[in-house]
Amino acid sequence: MTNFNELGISEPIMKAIEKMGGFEEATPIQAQTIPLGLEGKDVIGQAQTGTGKTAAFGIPMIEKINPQERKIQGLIVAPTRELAIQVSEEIHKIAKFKGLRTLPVYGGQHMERQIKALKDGPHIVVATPGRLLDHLRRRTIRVDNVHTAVLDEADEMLNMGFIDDIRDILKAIPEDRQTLLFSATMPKEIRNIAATLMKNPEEVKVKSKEMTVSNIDQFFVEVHEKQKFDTLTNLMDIHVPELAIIFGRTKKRVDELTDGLQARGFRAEGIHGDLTQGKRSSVLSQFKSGRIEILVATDVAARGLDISGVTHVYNFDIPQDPESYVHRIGRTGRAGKTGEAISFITPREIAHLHLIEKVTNSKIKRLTAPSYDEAKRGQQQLTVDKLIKIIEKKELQDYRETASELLDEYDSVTIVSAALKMLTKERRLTPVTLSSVQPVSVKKGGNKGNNSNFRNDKRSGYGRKGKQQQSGGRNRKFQNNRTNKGNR
Ligand SMILES: Nc1ncnc2c1ncn2[C@@H]1O[C@H](COP(=O)(O)OP(=O)(O)OP(=O)(O)O)[C@@H](O)[C@H]1O
Ligand SMILES: [Mg+2]
Repeated sequence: MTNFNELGISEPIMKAIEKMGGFEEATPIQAQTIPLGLEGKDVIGQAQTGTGKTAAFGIPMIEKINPQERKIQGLIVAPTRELAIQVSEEIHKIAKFKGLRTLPVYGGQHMERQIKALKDGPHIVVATPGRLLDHLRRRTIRVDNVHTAVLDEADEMLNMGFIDDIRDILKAIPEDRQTLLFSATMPKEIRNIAATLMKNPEEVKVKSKEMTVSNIDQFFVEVHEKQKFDTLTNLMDIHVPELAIIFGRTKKRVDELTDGLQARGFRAEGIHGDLTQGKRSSVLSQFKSGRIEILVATDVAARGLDISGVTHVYNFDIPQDPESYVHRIGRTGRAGKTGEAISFITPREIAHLHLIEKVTNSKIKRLTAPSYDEAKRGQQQLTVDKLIKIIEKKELQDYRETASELLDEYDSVTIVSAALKMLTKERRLTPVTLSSVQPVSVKKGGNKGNNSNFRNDKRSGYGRKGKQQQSGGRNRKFQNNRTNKGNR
């Protein structure tokens, strides 16, 4: 265990960390990489989801920034808009007492407003690659004073979809910069690419048996495609998540699932790359505040998002890549909390499930699909719990007389049943049919059909539709790479 005050952190940042609540000691990735970062070393940092990588790269970057110099000195690149906003907020909190300005810069925001904010002289910019490149080309951003560059979700940023953009971005930054790359996953071939962009990087990998966090209980349900939706709602009636994220493979899938869940009375909203930024932001803030209980998402929400209260992650469709599985389920079980991840596997996808287990070195336990009757019991149990709470409060004096009168007329089981029925939110059984999808499979030499669907959706999920079309060829190459890797 390492205390933050053993890491050579300055007073204003220590003060901020103390105020952040729950930061009693440094996590292993923080303890191991902050000193290296402070020494000015290039670092590739890999540690499980939810273990505080943001502060691990944020603290050394903030330490190096001169508040008097109103120029961009630190640049963080993240793959999605929501993540850029979140990282910017976390950095802002850590840098507060040093008086630094942090600005998120991402697609879907008014260009003019962004240009104005950039002119205000932020010290740190957290950007998505596409919008950052736009600014670089228009010369509305200056990165020639950047001394620290970070790629958050580095393996994703150095993947086929983003690598060219990242190379262009890094080329614009002075070569004597410090470069920090962080992610929960770092496939070997990506690490090799990473090394070409850095100077003698120190590789820090927080050792653990599994790639996934041990406080996430992992399950799978074997279920036919057509039964998936009913199984999902039955499971949720039993699990009663505080907040849940459901991942679907495509945007269309997310839309259909959201409609279906709403039809059955769940407070659900969808998020994917075809929605306006206004809608994306409002859905996410409603989810964070608990106004909606279920977020249905494409992989646009798979990486980095830190939302407290997410108790369950459902992979309605199993992801193609084991890495994607790791990031998706990592939206729960963060900062020491527990969580559950449940993946739906059609009979033809069992081999793919075993591949994920093997690559991530984790055990995914079988769960039997519950029946509708079991789901009903789950809902009633909720009501029973509420009733018991009221009984234990012992404030029933005002009701006793009426209760005895009722008991003269009806038997007690009938009366309690009626009370339970009145208090139970009975699930609407609206029939829901989703468009059919192909199963994910592990095949030699590529998996073009559904994987390209998945990838394209994911790319546009990042809000760069224009480029998506141009990069079709590269995407195909990418799939082959990935599938071959999967067979290793
Ligand atoms: N030392 C610490 N003690 C307690 N909580 C911490 C500590 N460091 C970070 N946290 C909190 O833990 C949560 C997860 O941190 P963060 O989002 O940086 O994880 P991550 O490793 O980047 O995860 P991912 O791989 O999913 O991006 C955040 O809410 C953060 O504020
Ligand atoms: Mg992160």
